[in-house]
Amino acid sequence: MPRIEFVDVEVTVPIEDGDLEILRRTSLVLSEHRIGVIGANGSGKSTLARLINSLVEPTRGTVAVDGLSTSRDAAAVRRRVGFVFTDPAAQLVMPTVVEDVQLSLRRSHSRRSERQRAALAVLDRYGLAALAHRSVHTLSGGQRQLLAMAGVLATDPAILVADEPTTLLDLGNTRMIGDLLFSLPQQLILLTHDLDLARRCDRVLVVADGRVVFDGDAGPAVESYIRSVEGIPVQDPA
Ligand SMILES: Nc1ncnc2c1ncn2[C@@H]1O[C@H](COP(=O)(O)OP(=O)(O)OP(=O)(O)O)[C@@H](O)[C@H]1O
Repeated sequence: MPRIEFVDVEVTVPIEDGDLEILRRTSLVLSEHRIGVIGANGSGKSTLARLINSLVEPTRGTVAVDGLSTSRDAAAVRRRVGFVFTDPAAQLVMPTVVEDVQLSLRRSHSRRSERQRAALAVLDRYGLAALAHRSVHTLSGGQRQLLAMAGVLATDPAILVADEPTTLLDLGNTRMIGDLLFSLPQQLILLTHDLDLARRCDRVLVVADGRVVFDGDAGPAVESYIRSVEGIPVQDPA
């Protein structure tokens, strides 16, 4: 598995009356296959995830992916790390389904005809072949999320970071996307409010108020999050 390393990472953002610390000093090594990240809205999960492919830069400290610095080697890091957003509209930019996957393949396939063939093969792999020439605007929410994920996976990243990929989906589509995520060979960093999905991870980080307050096996991590929501003090795993 890849190795993601945070060393003394802090993120602050300027606000009207000074700086706001949105990620407090964090050191972590992430090398398990499936890592869940759970926590309340605004706790800092997305900030943590966006540091992995340098969508957010650390204010202090360093983040490295297989030894590549997300600050100095951002382009190489982005080739290793695929990112799926909550709202697929953020990444579906082409008019039709097949064109959208072709856009992802522009680096790996320079010839147009090869690119189209490869894009159709990707759509076939994810059960989207029948929709190849449809406008992306006519797809259902589940189909759109599946297409966004297919576009990212088409580039064969070593790591997939998925930021609440099922939040906008109904139960059936949540299961479909969840099953896909957990069938992938890639390392998965899964931010989710779906505690059933979190329970399937090998390791879960619980984030609260800009820090990782629990880091361990999925069952105890989910329990600690539920207890914190219910107002019972979070217990340290150690
Ligand atoms: N560029 C920014 N400027 C000011 N505040 C920011 C900025 N980016 C994030 N924040 C704040 O930092 C906090 C953490 O945000 P983040 O998006 O990481 O939370 P999250 O846990 O992913 O939340 P959600 O579950 O709602 O997506 C929030 O209070 C957010 O408003």
